[in-house]
Amino acid sequence: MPDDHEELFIEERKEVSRPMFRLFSRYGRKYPFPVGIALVSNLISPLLGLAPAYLLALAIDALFTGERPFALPVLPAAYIPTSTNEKLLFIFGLILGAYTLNALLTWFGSWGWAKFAENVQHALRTDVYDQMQRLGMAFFADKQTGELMSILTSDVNRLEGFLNGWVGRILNILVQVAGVTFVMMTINWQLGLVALLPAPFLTIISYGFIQTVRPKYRAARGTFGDLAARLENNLSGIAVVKSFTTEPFESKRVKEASDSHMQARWAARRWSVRFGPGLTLINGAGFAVVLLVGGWWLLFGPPLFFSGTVSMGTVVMFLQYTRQIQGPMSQAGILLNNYERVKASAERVFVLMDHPVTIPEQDEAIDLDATNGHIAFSNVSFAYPDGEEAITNVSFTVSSGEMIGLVGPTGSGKSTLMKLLMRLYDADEGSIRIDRTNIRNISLHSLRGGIGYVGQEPFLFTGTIEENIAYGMAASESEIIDAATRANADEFITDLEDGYETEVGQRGDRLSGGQRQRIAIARAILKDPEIIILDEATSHVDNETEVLIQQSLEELIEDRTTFSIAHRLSTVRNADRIIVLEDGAIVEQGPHHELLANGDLYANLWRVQIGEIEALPDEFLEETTARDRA
Ligand SMILES: Nc1ncnc2c1ncn2[C@@H]1O[C@H](COP(=O)(O)OP(=O)(O)OP(=O)(O)O)[C@@H](O)[C@H]1O
Repeated sequence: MPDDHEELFIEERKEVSRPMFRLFSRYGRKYPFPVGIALVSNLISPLLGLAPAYLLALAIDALFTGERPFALPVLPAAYIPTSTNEKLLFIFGLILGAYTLNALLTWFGSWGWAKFAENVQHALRTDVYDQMQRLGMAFFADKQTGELMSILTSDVNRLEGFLNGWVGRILNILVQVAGVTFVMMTINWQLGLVALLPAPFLTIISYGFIQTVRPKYRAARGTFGDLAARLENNLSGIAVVKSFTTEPFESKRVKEASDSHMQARWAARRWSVRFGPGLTLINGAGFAVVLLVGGWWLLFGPPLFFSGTVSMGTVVMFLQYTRQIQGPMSQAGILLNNYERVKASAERVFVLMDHPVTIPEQDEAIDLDATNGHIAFSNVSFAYPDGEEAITNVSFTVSSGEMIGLVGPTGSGKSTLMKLLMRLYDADEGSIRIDRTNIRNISLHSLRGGIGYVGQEPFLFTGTIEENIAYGMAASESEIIDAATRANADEFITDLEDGYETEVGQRGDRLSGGQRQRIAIARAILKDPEIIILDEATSHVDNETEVLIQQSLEELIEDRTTFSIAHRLSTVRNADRIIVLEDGAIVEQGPHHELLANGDLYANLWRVQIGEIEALPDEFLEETTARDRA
């Protein structure tokens, strides 16, 4: 199981109180039947496990050596047979019965925990995922996809493992050790102490062992990562290696990485190879000491400071119990150690569950059935969490159906402005209104449903082209084809061998950037929103494809209020109005020809695009250089 995300939420985890209790109280009560069955089985089964050794002792003392009468606690004498052969058969029946019942209980116990754990795993995974989806973009901005994935996979799996194995095993061990201790202390506390002596050491040693080797194995995984990265890098760049004849240099680097990995693994391995024999030695010594003390006692009377009498059956029973608790006691150390990791997993899960939803939806939020696309920004300011102000006091209004070009140097806040409109972030000050309703009072579903977004890198989900166009919408085949046709995509789709059934992956395998973009446009056409945001929608395609995309975009934006973010000013030249941003504030706005005539920032940006670098004023070049440095 990967440990890479162990550092995730390390600070926030401290705020989570009693995660294991919460895990059980939240999910345990949802599945009372399997949990109840498992608990009852775990309590009874280890007690039944005590019976065979006890009955064996009875057989030895009452039947073989005749040291004591044939009697069993709780069982009335009337039930006990009288003849010796019947007594032997009786013991045989009881032992067989105990094992059979124990097997049944173990089955129920395993079933109960497995059923509970599988259900909780499923519920946890879907709950955590649903919660993640509700979190604002700020949450995702500083996290790696892999880290979040690891919570949904590693942490959830670890909790499943805990519920499935840990609780049952710990209960089993506790009851078994308590039962063995009770029986031995009642029958002969002195020999009992001898038999129990190694038990705590087994737990301590196994606990210490895991504590010692775990960081060593983690380090070994780290060095393996380095080695794998080096190998992957060298094989991908093999052409460069050959052309620079750096084979000896690379061989040396691979050897060094492999050597570090070997050393790191050996540091862990040498502990592992000692652990098993160490435990065997303690177990064996414990067993031998019980035999020595018990045997001496039987043959020559109580040794050393011991007193009283002991029967042969008792010695055999204690030897049996010594063996019986050795395994569980050494397991206990490992289980206790695992608890810390499981708790960390539960904490990470609850950090996520407790994470405040930063884009809250008001209880009385209204649904915007169909907007007419009138938008007003009033004195809007915004800073990213831990960032400088990205938008400063921005105000403008857009009429229904208007096409607005958003331009400005890189980092001037164009995308941020649109994220605020979609409520991916909430403005810190000021208000944004659609059809005179503050977007904070509009349900997120209808707000975002009314906006179509076509970005720079169209994201296609794993599935067919058809599914990607109809993404999340119930659309008929003819509606999908119609949208694709209007997006200039139908032709290339039908040319594909599987047509609309063609499978595309996350990276849109087999489709060019321009084709993927047209699928994204078809998706937006099908969604039929009143407001469209185009975020550099043609930035990654060649000029020829751009013409095709422009045509499909015109189809998309017709009669809709549109924002088009553009670096290539030619794409917004025909906009009704161009808003020019600089450092998060509006510095100019108006149609293309007016802004050109103004001779300010837009005019300079335009000169850059048409290649009139000499005509640019010095201040503009200085500012551009300063921005580039920043
Ligand atoms: N998630 C974020 N967290 C913190 N700061 C951010 C984040 N996204 C953007 N910024 C910062 O906010 C400012 C505005 O960025 P924005 O992406 O809106 O600019 P832009 O005009 O769209 O730029 P570009 O043309 O390069 O896409 C920049 O200074 C940027 O570094």
